Amino acid sequence: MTVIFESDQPVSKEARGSVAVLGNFDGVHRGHVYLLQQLRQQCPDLPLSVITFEPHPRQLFFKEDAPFRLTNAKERNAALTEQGVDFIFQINFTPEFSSLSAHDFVHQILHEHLGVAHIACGECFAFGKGRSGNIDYLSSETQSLGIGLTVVKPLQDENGNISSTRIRHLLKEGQPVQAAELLGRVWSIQAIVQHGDKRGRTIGFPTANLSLGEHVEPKCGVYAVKIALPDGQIRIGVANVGYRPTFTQESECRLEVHLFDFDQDIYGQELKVWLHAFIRAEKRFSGLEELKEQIVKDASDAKEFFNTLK
Ligand SMILES: Cc1cc2nc3c(=O)[nH]c(=O)nc-3n(C[C@H](O)[C@H](O)[C@H](O)COP(=O)(O)O)c2cc1C
Ligand SMILES: Nc1ncnc2c1ncn2[C@@H]1O[C@H](COP(=O)(O)OP(=O)(O)O)[C@@H](O)[C@H]1O
Repeated sequence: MTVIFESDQPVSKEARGSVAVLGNFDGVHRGHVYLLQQLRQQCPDLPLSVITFEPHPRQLFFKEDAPFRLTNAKERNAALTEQGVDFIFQINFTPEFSSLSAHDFVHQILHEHLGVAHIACGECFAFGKGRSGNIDYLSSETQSLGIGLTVVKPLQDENGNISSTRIRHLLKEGQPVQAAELLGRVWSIQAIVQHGDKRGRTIGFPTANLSLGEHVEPKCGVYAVKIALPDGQIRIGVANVGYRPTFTQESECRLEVHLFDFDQDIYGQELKVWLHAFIRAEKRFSGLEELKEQIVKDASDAKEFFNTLK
């Protein structure tokens, strides 16, 4: 079982002396998994830990930017748990923390607070105030403290490095299948079902409405989806991501999910929704009837997609 430590929590004795992998781990994609595997192989006798930051540093430095995350903290930690990481050190990325010097980060955080035995990061990792701590600096400091260091080359495919940025682009372009290849699993969002305009049920397609929260906005349109309910049931359905231009040009992008062969009140429940395939772009219809006709077709396309998967 993975144990999570936040900044202000004391680190237990068992969690000291780990091999710690540093990074944001947004998405916990194939490149991240590769990095973890390398370190597990290299230091099989040490507990494996991840040192990560919350919020994502970009969320602090570029507050006005649109949401961009592949995984929020909960989803990232769940994905790391699935990888068998022993400890997650989740550092509260505050303005104070961001102004810590590279020297203090290594001495106070890595050495004194976390007591790491060995650290690892990707080639282009930089840290400390103004990103002043680079790999050369890390190498000389860790050596003087007796901490091991491994720098891992990024995992690549024929189009370059596997990266969170590439996966975000693929989702924004409506390519969930290609995104899943880099991620190593189908991309999903976990969120609580909210109340909407109560219009869905009047056209025979009730939709569970989810806010995207911190997540990147995938291409607006219709997707074939799988849904996990809190009781563990997995269902299939069809979903719309977007602003519903037929009714109003609303300001919030929503993920609206219609579950097939399902008729229960699930307001307030947490769903996990996997975006399996992109079906079509969102558009403005002349009215409810025209929209309904199209949704009937979308539902049939989504069912067809899952049938061909079998
Ligand atoms: C499969 C599917 C496709 C949809 N496509 C569109 C669309 O292209 N344009 C649009 O304005 N709304 C679209 N919608 C959104 C509907 O407008 C929305 O679900 C409906 O208004 C119900 O909203 P409510 O859940 O707030 O009651 C789609 C919904 C579903 C389930
Ligand atoms: N097959 C289904 N798919 C999605 N939600 C359903 C389904 N059957 C019942 N529901 C319930 O109906 C609600 C959606 O109905 P809808 O009329 O679209 O209202 P709202 O605008 O509040 O989302 C969901 O939040 C859920 O509680």
